[in-house]
Amino acid sequence: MDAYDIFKKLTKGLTFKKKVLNIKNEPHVDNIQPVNKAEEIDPKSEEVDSADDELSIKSEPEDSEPEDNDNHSDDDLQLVEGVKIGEKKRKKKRKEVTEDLQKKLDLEEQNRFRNEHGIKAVGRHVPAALRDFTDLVQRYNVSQSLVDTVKECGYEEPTPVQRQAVPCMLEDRQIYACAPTGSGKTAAFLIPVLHALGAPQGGPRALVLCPTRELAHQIHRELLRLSAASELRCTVLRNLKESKIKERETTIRKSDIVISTPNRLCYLLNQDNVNINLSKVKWVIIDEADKLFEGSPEQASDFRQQMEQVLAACAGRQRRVAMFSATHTPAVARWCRRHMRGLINLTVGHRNTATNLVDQQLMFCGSEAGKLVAFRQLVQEGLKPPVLVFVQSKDRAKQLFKELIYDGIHVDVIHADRTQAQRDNVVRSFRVGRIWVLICTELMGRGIDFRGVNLVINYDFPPSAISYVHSIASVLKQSGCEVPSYALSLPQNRNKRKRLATHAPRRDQISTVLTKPDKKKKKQS
Ligand SMILES: Nc1ncnc2c1ncn2[C@@H]1O[C@H](COP(=O)(O)OP(=O)(O)OP(=O)(O)O)[C@@H](O)[C@H]1O
Repeated sequence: MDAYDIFKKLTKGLTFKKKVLNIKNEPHVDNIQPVNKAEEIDPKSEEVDSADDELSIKSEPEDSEPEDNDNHSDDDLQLVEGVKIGEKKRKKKRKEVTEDLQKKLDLEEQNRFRNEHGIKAVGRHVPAALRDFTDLVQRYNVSQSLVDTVKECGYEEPTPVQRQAVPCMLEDRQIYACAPTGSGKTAAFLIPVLHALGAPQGGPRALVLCPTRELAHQIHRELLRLSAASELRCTVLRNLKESKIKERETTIRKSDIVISTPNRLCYLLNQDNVNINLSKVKWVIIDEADKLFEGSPEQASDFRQQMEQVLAACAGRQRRVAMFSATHTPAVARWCRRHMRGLINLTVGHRNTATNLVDQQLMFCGSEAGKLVAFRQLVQEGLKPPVLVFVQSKDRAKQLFKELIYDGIHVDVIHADRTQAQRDNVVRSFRVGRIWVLICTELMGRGIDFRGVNLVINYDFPPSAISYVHSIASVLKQSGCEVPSYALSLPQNRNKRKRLATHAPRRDQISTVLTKPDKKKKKQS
């Protein structure tokens, strides 16, 4: 019996740990780097020492083989599995890198597309801009009939504000969108609202608030066109005579979309005998938001209170707000930040710049009286109607009208003191060309879609423009117009600028009847 047989007898029924067996059987043990304990083993020392350390004694059936094949196959499996895990990880990592790269490329492409269309969007996870109206069907399941109606309105391509505002609203994101006058803001909010409401349910689910009745009617006209294929009921909140209140209440209770000025809506909500449920309202749209927030501090604060009341009434969880405006104002931006979660700010073109499709000129008139002289001169040189003239207040609108009525030009005026029927009549006559020159206050005329107007005269420089005359000059410059040097050399007075931003300047009367010059007023004109 040799040493091997003795060892075999002694160790009968015992098994060696796999690692030890491996080491023993492994001719190049010292080359195995990653094996933990193997690194500590002195290859010159006797295997038995190592075996002592590594032996695990467990009882085995008598006939068991000292080398357990199963153990080997386990080892292999582990090895194979190890490789598999590594590969999986690598594949996952590779996939992640590819996805990241694709995301970055997509984002870059989206930004390039936005830049191309003058769109700036700031906010978290801004949805991609629309390439085409047909995108709406694929991306948002918008009904084909709505898309067809949009096309039937003659809208082949979305305008820039529509490209970005529509997908945002379709993803239920609250937005503050600023885009120039005439850039298609109305359809930008009506398309997603029409999609969101779907079929009629009875009871308001969307509110559109805007500063004037004229604008409300204009939005309504656009809404009727775009909702031609739907059964939704839309209404403009009309005058609220005592005798009509109950009738209005009934109409609103049956309507899906209500368009109103904030004043009227709040007046109706505040009536004791009126019960209107706005809890199902999904969208509150504020059009011409800048106009609603500006004005005297009292007006602005009235509007804020009205907004609070409206939002409190539209208390449903799903309620969203979208603001649309031609200019970007800090007051609106602040309100949005405070009241609109997950806000996306959209700007089309440069903020507060004039459109470069319009030629603009500054005309230096010297004094208040000089403006009338300059105006008459323009008429003598031959005005090409239709002409819109903006003045600062209804009193000044009346004064200018009184001056021009006998000048042989077909002129009329709209201001808050005229009845609704009178205003509608005047706007209609202006549209069909019976009136050549229409005088209006900025608030009245703002937002009304007067197509084909040939000339707009800002008879009274808008107060906000006076206060920022330097920026106005740069606005003109940016839109490629000539800027007279005096406009650039006007002194900047911070206090005056601040005051003018909230208070319209006092001006002399518009009149050719001579009055005593008032030094203080003259300075301001
Ligand atoms: N995608 C479009 N393609 C062609 N025309 C359009 C498109 N969208 C809107 N319009 C038309 O452009 C005109 C101006 O649109 P809209 O009155 O909505 O502009 P707006 O941005 O609201 O202007 P404002 O600031 O004066 O209210 C309208 O006559 C409207 O029918």
